[in-house]
Parts: sequence; C-alpha cells; structure tokens
Amino acid sequence: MPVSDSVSRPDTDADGDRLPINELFASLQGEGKLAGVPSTFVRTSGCNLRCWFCDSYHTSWEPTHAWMGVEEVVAEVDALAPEHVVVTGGEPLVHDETATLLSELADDYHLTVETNGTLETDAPVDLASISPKLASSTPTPENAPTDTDPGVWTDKHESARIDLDSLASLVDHADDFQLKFVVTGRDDLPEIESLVDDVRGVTTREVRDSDVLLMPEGQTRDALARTRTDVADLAAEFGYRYTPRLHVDLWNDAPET
Ligand SMILES: C[S@@+](CC[C@H](N)C(=O)[O-])C[C@H]1O[C@@H](n2cnc3c(N)ncnc32)[C@H](O)[C@@H]1O
Ligand SMILES: Nc1nc2[nH]cc(C(=O)O)c2c(=O)[nH]1
Ligand code: SF4
Ligand SMILES: [Mg+2]
Repeated sequence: MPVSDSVSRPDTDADGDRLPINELFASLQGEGKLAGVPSTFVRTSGCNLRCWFCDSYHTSWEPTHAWMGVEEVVAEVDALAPEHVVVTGGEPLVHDETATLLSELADDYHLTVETNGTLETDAPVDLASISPKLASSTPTPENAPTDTDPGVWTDKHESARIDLDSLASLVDHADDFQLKFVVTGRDDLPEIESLVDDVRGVTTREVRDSDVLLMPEGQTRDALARTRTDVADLAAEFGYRYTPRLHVDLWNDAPET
C-alpha cells in the first residue's frame, strides 16, 4: 500500500490498531445525496493520489495528523450527536485500520465513506461516495500546490487514478453509492460519460444517471462562485445530478467544517 509514501508509522503499535487522524468534527454533510444531513467527520491522513486541487492539502501533499487508537476514535464519535458518520481523508481506504473502524461503528451509525475509488474494502458501508479522479485532476509542475517534486506525482497520479475493478467492487458492495466527479469545465464531460459507461459494463448493479453527481471544483467561496453555475448547467444538459459544496458556501475553507 503506497501510504508509506506519505505517512510513516509510529515506532510502536503496542496500543493496537491506530489511524493517522487529521481532524474529527461535527458539521453538515456538504456534498452529495446526503447534503445537509448532520454528520460526524473522521478525516484520516495520507493519500495514494495527489490531485492538484486537493482541498485537504494536509492529508495529501503535506500530511499532518495525530495517531489515534480505533477505540479512541469511536469514543470521540460517540461523544458527538450525529447519527451519520462520514469517514474521509486523504484516502481512508489506504489504511487497513479504517475497515476496523467501520466495523466498530456499523451497528450504531449510518456510514458514508468518501473515497477516490482506487481501492476496495470488505468493511460495512452504507453510502460509498466515490469520487473518481479525471485527467484534469493530475498535478503538473505548473499547477501543483507545492514545489517539492510534483513532477514525480504527475506519472504516479496519472497511472493510479482509475482502477475499474475497485470501482466495480465499491459500487457492488455498499448499500448505496454515488459517483461524484469534481468538474473543472466542459472538457471533463467526455471522460465522465466514458467512465460511467465503463462502470456500467463491470458492475452487477444499475448505475442510474441520478447516481452520477457533478460537483464544481473550488476550495473557496470565491473559486466556487466562478465554477458552480457552469457545472450546474452541464448537469442539466447531460442529465446528471448536481451537488453543491454547502460547507464551502457556508464556511468557506475553515478547518473542521
Ligand atoms: C479530500 S477528498 C477525500 C476523499 C477521497 N480522497 C476522494 O478524493 O474522494 C473529499 C472530497 O473532496 C473532493 N474535493 C477535493 N478537492 C476539491 C476541490 N478543490 N473542489 C471540489 N471538490 C474537491 C474530492 O473529490 C472528494 O469528493
Ligand atoms: N461539511 C463537509 N462535508 C463534506 N463532505 C465530504 C467532505 C470531505 O472532505 O470528504 C466534507 C467536508 O470536508 N466537510
Ligand atoms: S484523492 Fe482525495 S485526498 Fe487524495 S489528493 Fe485527491 S482529493 Fe485529495
Ligand atoms: Mg472536504
């Protein structure tokens, strides 16, 4: 698992299963089919991709975190009120312990996993929120948010960003799913249509157009204001669903929102 590229393990695992946690907070689900639902967010650190636009820079390009025991995470989730829990990252599925966490939470919570779709899981998931990364996400020396050798990541990201077997497995396995694409402009649509066709070809499940969500790229209110109307128009034109980024509209790019 390429997580060691970005997140080194602590010296000892004596305390049992531990996860690198970047933040843990209660908010409203800002994206997707459950937008507006009060939810607890568990954000793991470390990712196997490097989207140039990643809005969680401190879980991907420059990971920072505290190592927390799975039981400690469960206790913090229990202390917050929401019935819905969103496990996100970074890429939560790079950590084997994420499956342990999901299993521990499954009896008591509705579980959404936010994933880039490159990895599979056997863990219980109510909503697989899959955000496959398009060619327009690939970092280049020009667009990367850091100059620490983004060139290496151009090729790594490009070769890892789509894994059709993992996409099929995630769609087939979860109780419900959504394919949530970050859209930078009209040029992304041919790739989305072709990828949706490919997923339809490999899953046993029906993938309705309403399971396909277009989400405007934008880390800040100002950036979103420049992209969202175009992306909403594209959703209407192509018959896909539009998802806002409510948390960005409401709280801009503040941490723990
Ligand atoms: C930070 S990612 C973590 C989960 C997983 N790594 C993934 O990419 O799906 C959470 C969500 O934010 C989306 N996202 C990240 N940066 C974004 C941006 N600049 N604009 C719009 N959505 C973004 C991702 O596509 C994903 O749906
Ligand atoms: N409010 C809120 N909703 C979200 N939905 C998905 C998020 C994520 O970062 O995965 C996210 C997030 O960071 N905040
Ligand atoms: S896959 Fe998700 S966490 Fe990883 S770099 Fe892309 S948006 Fe960020
Ligand atoms: Mg987010």
